[in-house]
Amino acid sequence: MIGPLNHVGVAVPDIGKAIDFYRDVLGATDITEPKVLAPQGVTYAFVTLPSGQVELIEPYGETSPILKYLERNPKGGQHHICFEVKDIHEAKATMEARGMRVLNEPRIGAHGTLVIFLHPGDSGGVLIELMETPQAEHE
Ligand SMILES: CC[C@H](C(=O)O)C(=O)SCCNC(=O)CCNC(=O)[C@H](O)C(C)(C)COP(=O)(O)OP(=O)(O)OC[C@H]1O[C@@H](n2cnc3c(N)ncnc32)[C@H](O)[C@@H]1OP(=O)(O)O
Ligand SMILES: [Co+2]
Repeated sequence: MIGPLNHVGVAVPDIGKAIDFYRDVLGATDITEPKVLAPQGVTYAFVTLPSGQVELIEPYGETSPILKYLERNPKGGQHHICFEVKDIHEAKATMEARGMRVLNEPRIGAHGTLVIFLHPGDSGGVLIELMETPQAEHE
């Protein structure tokens, strides 16, 4: 069911400093400007590499789902991994049928397609995001 590993999510307390690190220390050259995704409570930026992306995420707003994570990990850390699926609704039904707690109804993620998250308690302690492959890549 899962397709390509689309991105590794990294929670950061300061997305500007994180971008500086990826650019100036690690030499990444393809980094987007930070963008707010208010409904998901994050400011995000993508570091695009030949093999995939690192998604830098900083909390946005008082109810951001990553606030508690950063309270536990003030320096930030590896937060989630995201796999692509062909059909998010089918994936959600399959995950539920297999006993996974799906944390949300499909909603628009940073790549503009529908995403869901699985409870890390059911997936070996790793927060997994499933995102529908962008249409253009289906054709
Ligand atoms: C969608 C935009 C963008 C994109 O790619 O398109 C993103 O990816 S944004 C990513 C941010 N959004 C989310 O993470 C949404 C889903 N996350 C959640 O609903 C919560 O973060 C949740 C439920 C996973 C954890 O919430 P919270 O930390 O408030 O709850 P607890 O403190 O009670 O934690 C419960 C349990 O889970 C463990 N935990 C929490 N976060 C993580 C994590 N990132 N990776 C692994 N495990 C995690 C936590 O330690 C607790 O474990 P326990 O054994 O019960 O103590
Ligand atoms: Co993500």
